Amino acid sequence: MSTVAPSLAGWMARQRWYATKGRTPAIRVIGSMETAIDEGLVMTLLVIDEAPDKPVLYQVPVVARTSPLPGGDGAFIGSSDGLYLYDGPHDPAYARGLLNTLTAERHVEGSDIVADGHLVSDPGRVLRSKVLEGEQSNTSIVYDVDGDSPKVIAKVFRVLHHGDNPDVTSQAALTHGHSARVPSSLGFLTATWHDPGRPEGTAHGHLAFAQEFLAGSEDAWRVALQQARGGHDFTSEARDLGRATAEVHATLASELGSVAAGPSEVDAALVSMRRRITTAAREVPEVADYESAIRAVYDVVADLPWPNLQRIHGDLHLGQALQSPVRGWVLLDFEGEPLRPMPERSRPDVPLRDVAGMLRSFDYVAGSLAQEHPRVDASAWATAARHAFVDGYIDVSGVDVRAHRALLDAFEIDKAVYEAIYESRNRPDWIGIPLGAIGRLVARSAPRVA
Ligand SMILES: Nc1ncnc2c1ncn2[C@@H]1O[C@H](COP(=O)(O)OP(=O)(O)O)[C@@H](O)[C@H]1O
Ligand SMILES: O=P(O)(O)O[C@H]1O[C@H](CO)[C@@H](O[C@H]2O[C@H](CO)[C@@H](O)[C@H](O)[C@H]2O)[C@H](O)[C@H]1O
Repeated sequence: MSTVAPSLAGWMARQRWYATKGRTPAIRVIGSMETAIDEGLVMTLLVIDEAPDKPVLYQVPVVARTSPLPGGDGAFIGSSDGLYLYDGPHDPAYARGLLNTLTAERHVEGSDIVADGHLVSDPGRVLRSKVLEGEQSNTSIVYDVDGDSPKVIAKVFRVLHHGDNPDVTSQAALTHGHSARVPSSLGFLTATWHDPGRPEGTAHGHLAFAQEFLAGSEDAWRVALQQARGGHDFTSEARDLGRATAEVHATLASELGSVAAGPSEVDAALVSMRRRITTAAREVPEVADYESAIRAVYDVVADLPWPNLQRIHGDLHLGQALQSPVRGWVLLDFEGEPLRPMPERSRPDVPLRDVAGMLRSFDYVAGSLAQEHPRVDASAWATAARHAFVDGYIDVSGVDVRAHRALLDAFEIDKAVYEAIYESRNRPDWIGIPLGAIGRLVARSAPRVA
């Protein structure tokens, strides 16, 4: 497997999931699980990239074939020792093996890695698989299943971390709580790998998970963009989305509990918000101009009453909601913010943070339309959607969101600061959207600070 590494580096740098865009990867394979098949070898490689200041660990499934994979040109990585290497998720041999391992209580021992599959509910027999195209931080494979069983989707986490991935644990809790607002979990794969940087010498985390695929669903970001572009009212949909969000919060609280926001909880939340503004001011010069005003907003909310903390979505935006023809709004991708350290992502947090995330997303709809057509002004559309979302949330949760206005604004500022970092690293052309929001939100908070 070490002979595979040279072919991987250049290819990894071009993948959507490669975390430090613009760098040349300096990679080393630190673990692997291998299964021989008639046509070659299916490998799950753990690859560390030491090019960034903080090394990043990736999961890279590769199938090494003795002859080319028919129709596999788009997934071709390169050649090594006369073998043809393919991106695993696109290769039926890997895709089928993944779902089998994941939904069987199977224990797999590899080199410097052991993995365990955990079955939640039998997905049925796989007929075909296909990688889901589109903007994704991870890689998802959609499976057609025998008989009347619904399709299945398995998500392969690309960047690996020690610790539970809330995408798996939150969705499992919601499935356990019979929530109709998320796809049902079917199973997941955990692993322990060699990690000399940790006191125990090993790390433990999630590699992949499978859930019901909601066929015929539409992504809320696309739906909202289309409606705003056509000047169509979105308030009814936004209100329902607010209700769905409140339902998810209620199930998460009943399944995983909630805690009062004492001084240490408030302090921990503010430490991470202040850390974020420090990073943003360093990386994005335009944010530095607002740094002291933002810090003043955080100082004010430190002394206000905070609502209870609980498990939340953690990175809620329109791209994380699907409109299902059968279920209505369904939320996805509970992995939390990709730029936040994994241990923080499962920490109890204030549900208002998710409300703030979705409010930012309505602003993004207006912002991205303005970028597309500078004369289009969808700001009134966004304001109406924001109000309707909050109304729907209040209807179901009973939480008087507006009574926490200062805190909500602070969370919106924090989210916009996160977005400024995210955009400057990934989509510099979009940076104006969060920067505009920071300016408006800071101005709105100013009277409370004075
Ligand atoms: N259970 C599902 N049913 C239908 N489509 C899904 C499902 N899960 C994910 N998708 C589709 O895949 C996209 C990416 O999923 P997401 O969980 O956000 O992945 P990532 O963590 O890689 O960003 C979603 O926007 C949606 O279009
Ligand atoms: O990859 P994820 O879906 O986990 O989330 C990351 O990428 C998102 C962009 O794809 C980013 O969201 C930002 O852009 C959206 C429009 O593309 C917008 O709807 C969101 O409100 C905005 O935050 C998200 O922040 C980031 O974590």
